[in-house]
Amino acid sequence: MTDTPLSLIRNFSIIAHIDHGKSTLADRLIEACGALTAREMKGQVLDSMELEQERGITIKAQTVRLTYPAKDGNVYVLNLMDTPGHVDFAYEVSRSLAACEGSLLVVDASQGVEAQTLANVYQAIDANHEIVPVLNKIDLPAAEPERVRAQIEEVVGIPADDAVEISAKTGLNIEGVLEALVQRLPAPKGDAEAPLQGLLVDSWYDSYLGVIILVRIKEGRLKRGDKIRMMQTGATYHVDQVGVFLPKMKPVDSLGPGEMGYINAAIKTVADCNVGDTITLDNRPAEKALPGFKPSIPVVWCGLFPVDADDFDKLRTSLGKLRLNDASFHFEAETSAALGFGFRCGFLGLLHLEIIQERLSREFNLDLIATAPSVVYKMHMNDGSVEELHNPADMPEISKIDYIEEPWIKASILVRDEYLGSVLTLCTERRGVQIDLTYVGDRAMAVYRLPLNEVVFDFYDRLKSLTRGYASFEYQMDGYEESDLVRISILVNHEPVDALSFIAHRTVAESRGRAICAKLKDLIPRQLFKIAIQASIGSKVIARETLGALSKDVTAKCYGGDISRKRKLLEKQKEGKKRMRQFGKVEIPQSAFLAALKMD
Ligand SMILES: Nc1nc2c(ncn2[C@@H]2O[C@H](COP(=O)(O)OP(=O)(O)OP(=O)(O)O)[C@@H](O)[C@H]2O)c(=O)[nH]1
Repeated sequence: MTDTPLSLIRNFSIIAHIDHGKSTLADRLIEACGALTAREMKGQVLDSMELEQERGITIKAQTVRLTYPAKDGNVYVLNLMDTPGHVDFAYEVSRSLAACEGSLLVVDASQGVEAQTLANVYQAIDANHEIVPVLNKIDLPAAEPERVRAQIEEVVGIPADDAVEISAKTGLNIEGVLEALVQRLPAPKGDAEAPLQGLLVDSWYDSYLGVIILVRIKEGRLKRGDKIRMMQTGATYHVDQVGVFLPKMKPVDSLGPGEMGYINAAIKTVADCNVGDTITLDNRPAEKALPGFKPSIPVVWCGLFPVDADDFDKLRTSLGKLRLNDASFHFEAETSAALGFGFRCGFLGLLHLEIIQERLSREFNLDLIATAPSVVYKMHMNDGSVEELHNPADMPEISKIDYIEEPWIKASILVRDEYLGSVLTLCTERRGVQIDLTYVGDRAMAVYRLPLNEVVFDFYDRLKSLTRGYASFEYQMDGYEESDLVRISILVNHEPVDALSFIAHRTVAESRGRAICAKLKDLIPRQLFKIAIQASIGSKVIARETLGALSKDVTAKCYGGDISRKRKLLEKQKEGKKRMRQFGKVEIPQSAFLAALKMD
């Protein structure tokens, strides 16, 4: 099976807007090619992560090898790369695309083209893909294949005459998709005799096998027992196993050009497996590395601290494993006066941040405190140097800073006309600048420039609630600009709580400071003394709340009562304390940190 002629191989990915049916179609293709029995098709096989299934979104790119006996009498090998649809994972989309020659563009025939459809299809065009449009959900009464076909031609700008009409749900015309794949996508190119060039597409940690690498062979052949070399890092390994995903792992003797599969090589060092690196043979290396992927640049950072300080090492190991599984995620050690030892972590966006946090708590059983998400600012210092600021707590003295720049994004929001007014208001409130406003059928496409800082907190949530979930939002980074930014510190009982400090535009500093103080007043339990909760810029207090004192001792009412009851009460109080953080004389519950930072 490893000696499939190149002309009989097709490598493809499926791109689509969220919920247009990509995973359902992938399942149908797997089923139609007999890779799994119906009983094995438990739910959607490509969305294997527990979290993913719960949220119904695809996080990690995965691959599966299918065998398809086509109408022309040949048996084809079809390698399917699953790609995530959400904007936060655009980087994973681009690396999946680099491993394939073509894409199926799935569009929900009852919804039409969405913002994310466009973003993904442009990436596929950039990757020189042949694109086959697929109109899904034509079983729905609301499906309008003709209208959507015209829309694809008009908006996306690719021919859609021969778009394949299907229902992934009922299985209608799945064969049409398979035939289109073999007839319309180009076969991969490559020379089995050339020096090995394999693209490291992905790598992750398997608890039985250790590090697994997903590779796309471009030139040459890779066999079990070979000594491979990573061209970027120079690290070498003996290959214990090569294999393919059917989608279960199946060892094979070798992988040739055009093929996709996995390598297991007892790799210990996570840092040696850079996604985008070229794998070659140690004794006959390729002259040049393959073009890699654009490095992923985290745009949102936040601090993660273990609730229990003893979990610090466990947190470090868990982050290391996640990083292997997700090259777009970054972390570095950090210390906070308020929260102790932890890590500053970089994410591609807010959803990415949320998912990593949830995975840490579920898969690694870690109890964490997260600080407010922050973007990366550029500090132009008086001495001419430029410093990147990932953490508001590290902001240098204001007298040393010449000026500060903040990142901007260009966002496209596609929304039904009736919600347009509220969306425009939201964008204006967030310092947005309108660039364009056009119509795509019955929906408006608003293009705005926005400071990323205004988007990281709760923009998605606000957008969703304003439009009842009917808006689609897509953005790309759009450079840095000078801005009048200040750091707001939060003081509890006159002690600064570094984990709560944040950076905002001067015009909104006061109202945000006031909102946080008011929230903290409700979140911090009363103590035996009065507590001032303040927001300040430098030494200037811009907002203040006072939390009244608690007069009674909790055990007071037990006086004269039985001693064991009193002890129980004290024990209970101690339990509660474990989940508190001490700031000077004041204890702040862990739950207060995130809650205080969520804007309303
Ligand atoms: N009626 C109908 N529903 C479909 C069809 N295909 C998919 N669906 C439904 O549409 C919803 C989304 O399908 P998914 O396959 O999870 O969509 P996806 O594009 O993979 O979504 P992400 O993984 O979140 O990007 C599910 O509830 C499917 O059951 C179809 O052909 N007809």
